[in-house]
Amino acid sequence: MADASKVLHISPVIPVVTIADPQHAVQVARALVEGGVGIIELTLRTDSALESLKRIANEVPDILLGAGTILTPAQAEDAVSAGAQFLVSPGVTPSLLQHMLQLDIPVLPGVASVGEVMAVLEHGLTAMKFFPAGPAGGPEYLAAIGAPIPAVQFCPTGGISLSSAPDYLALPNVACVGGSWLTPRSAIESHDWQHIVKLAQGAAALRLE
Ligand SMILES: O=C(O)C(=O)C[C@H](O)[C@H](O)COP(=O)(O)O
Repeated sequence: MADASKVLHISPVIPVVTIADPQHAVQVARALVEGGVGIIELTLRTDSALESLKRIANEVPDILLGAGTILTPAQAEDAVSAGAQFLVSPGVTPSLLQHMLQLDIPVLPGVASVGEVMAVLEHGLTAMKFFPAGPAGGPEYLAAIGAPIPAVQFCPTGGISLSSAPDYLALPNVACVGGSWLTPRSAIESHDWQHIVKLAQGAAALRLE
């Protein structure tokens, strides 16, 4: 149940979305769905993120709703209570991972080293977020990890764009990528939902493994 492998195959891109005003949350989620992206990772970087999660959970049932930036067990619990259907963390600690695994929803833990990959694998999880993908080594690093550890599927995130995504998606151990480029702050603040629809369409057209 905790393994997030299925989550990685919804869309070639998981949009990593930060929303400052919960009044925008539903429209952002609907624009992503309209553009063909049926998944969202909403970061817990703003004070009102839980309210945004609740609104999307209640009003956009056709999007798979994830909570990102999970740093503590309390945040993980709050996100699940608000309606999150999967959890994403930028990195892992033994206690955070242990706690998230008890919550009975898919968990996508962040890793950036071979030792971290092995530690998460010990818990039976084969789907992981590779973060921060660009600075941590990019496609070359993931290709190298794939040789000794082919069982793990990654969602690289951090520094990826529409133009660099194909380099990652071409790898056999990359199921999808994550990125914030689908929902620019300027588009959200100016209520330019059609721009988000177009960016989502571009992302959805990337090859899905
Ligand atoms: O907030 C989190 O939990 C994160 O892990 C960070 C995000 O995934 C990256 O900030 C997205 O990276 P960009 O696409 O380069 O903007």
